[in-house]
Amino acid sequence: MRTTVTTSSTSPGASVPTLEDLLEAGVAGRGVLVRSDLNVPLDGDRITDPGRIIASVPTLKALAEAGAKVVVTAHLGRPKGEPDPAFSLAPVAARLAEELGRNVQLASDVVGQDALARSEGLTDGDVLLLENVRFDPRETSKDDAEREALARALVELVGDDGAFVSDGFGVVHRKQASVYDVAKLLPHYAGRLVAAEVEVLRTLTEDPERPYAVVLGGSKVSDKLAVIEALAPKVDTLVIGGGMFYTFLAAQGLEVGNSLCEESMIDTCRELLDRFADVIHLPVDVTVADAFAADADSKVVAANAIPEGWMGLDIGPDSVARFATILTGARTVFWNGPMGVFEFPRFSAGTRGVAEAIAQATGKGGFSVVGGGDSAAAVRQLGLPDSGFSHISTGGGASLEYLEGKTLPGLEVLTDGA
Ligand SMILES: Nc1ncnc2c1ncn2[C@@H]1O[C@H](COP(=O)(O)OP(=O)(O)O)[C@@H](O)[C@H]1O
Ligand SMILES: O=C(OP(=O)(O)O)[C@H](O)COP(=O)(O)O
Repeated sequence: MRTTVTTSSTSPGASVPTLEDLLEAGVAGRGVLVRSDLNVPLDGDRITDPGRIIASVPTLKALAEAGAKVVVTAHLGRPKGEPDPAFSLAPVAARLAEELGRNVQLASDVVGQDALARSEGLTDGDVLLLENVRFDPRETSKDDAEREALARALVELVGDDGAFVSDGFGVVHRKQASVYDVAKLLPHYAGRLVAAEVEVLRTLTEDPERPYAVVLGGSKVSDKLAVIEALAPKVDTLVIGGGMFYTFLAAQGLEVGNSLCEESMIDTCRELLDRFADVIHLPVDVTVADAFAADADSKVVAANAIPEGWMGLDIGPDSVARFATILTGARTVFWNGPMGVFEFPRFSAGTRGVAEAIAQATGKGGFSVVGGGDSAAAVRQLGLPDSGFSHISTGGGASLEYLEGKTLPGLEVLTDGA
């Protein structure tokens, strides 16, 4: 069942083979490499939100039940291209086993001796999770040959008649070995999660009902600032909070104290403020802290009066009120990135306020999507009902780049036939 998957919001739909095609062809006894996004938030080795693991289950379960020898590759966080126990997928393997209701082996390496030996020992319906693929520096290398070498090693684990299923929606914007290069070497298919996510985002790009508001926050500042230029002309309102905000403050020559700030993007932010003054809405007040800690001293200050030595960890109440007015009146909302460090209750009010305003817009018949590992986690952690949003996406950066109109490498590579 080839499906028309729109690989970017500006290119026409392309025919992409899906998991259903692979299942129809039969996978019993066949090695299938699956790229999942299992990048869940952790507190030590406790998973604080298993959303991405749960979202990966339908594809993995279908393959295992159909008798495939399933080899899963995934990343966790941003380790420095070498093994680091703090970024081990061990807690994820245990949780995945629970969710799948079947044993999940964890290889202690990515494509090394243990991965090879375990993959050779797989029987029909077995699931093997490889250790964090970003422990191998070739995964994120800019050098095509290096990435291809890792891809070849991954392919070896599923044998000559293997197949590749791309199901890590949160990483399809990354041109990385396990996302992009492997698809060039194996018959490839879009997994159930990828197909479903793209379908929802497509509806957001096709003549969204106005007013259309995008809310940006979070901490991946340089990644997401790059998206604003392309997104701003497409929307009526761009609300900016979270860690994204302070580079905009610095661009206005204001004090940011110890807040997150991307020095190299200050000029870009200044230009964005000049060009899109009528679209961009920034916080007017912030909650600052004297340390990055749950029990830090904190106070609300005007955004233009951050004391030296303090850091902004949330947007303030006046900002929430202003943003809520804008958002409750919107007919289409996309939100990526928490408004503050919601993991610390004292700095979660901004994220809660914005989430509640979006939920109100949804309740009035608006269409809303929240995207991103931490944003989705925030919605659940703050006890907000899933029903407040039309769709909760597993991908933040991936969704944003899709909405921006970029061609996503991990989707594009699936279109050239299996
Ligand atoms: N003002 C801030 N300073 C530092 N970190 C922040 C700030 N606001 C939000 N964050 C952090 O941003 C993280 C999420 O960012 P990001 O990965 O960009 O979002 P998502 O996973 O939803 O795409 C959260 O862990 C949150 O604590
Ligand atoms: O967490 C993720 O993206 P998101 O924070 O944009 O939702 C994905 O797992 C991608 O991770 P990356 O941004 O380190 O490539």
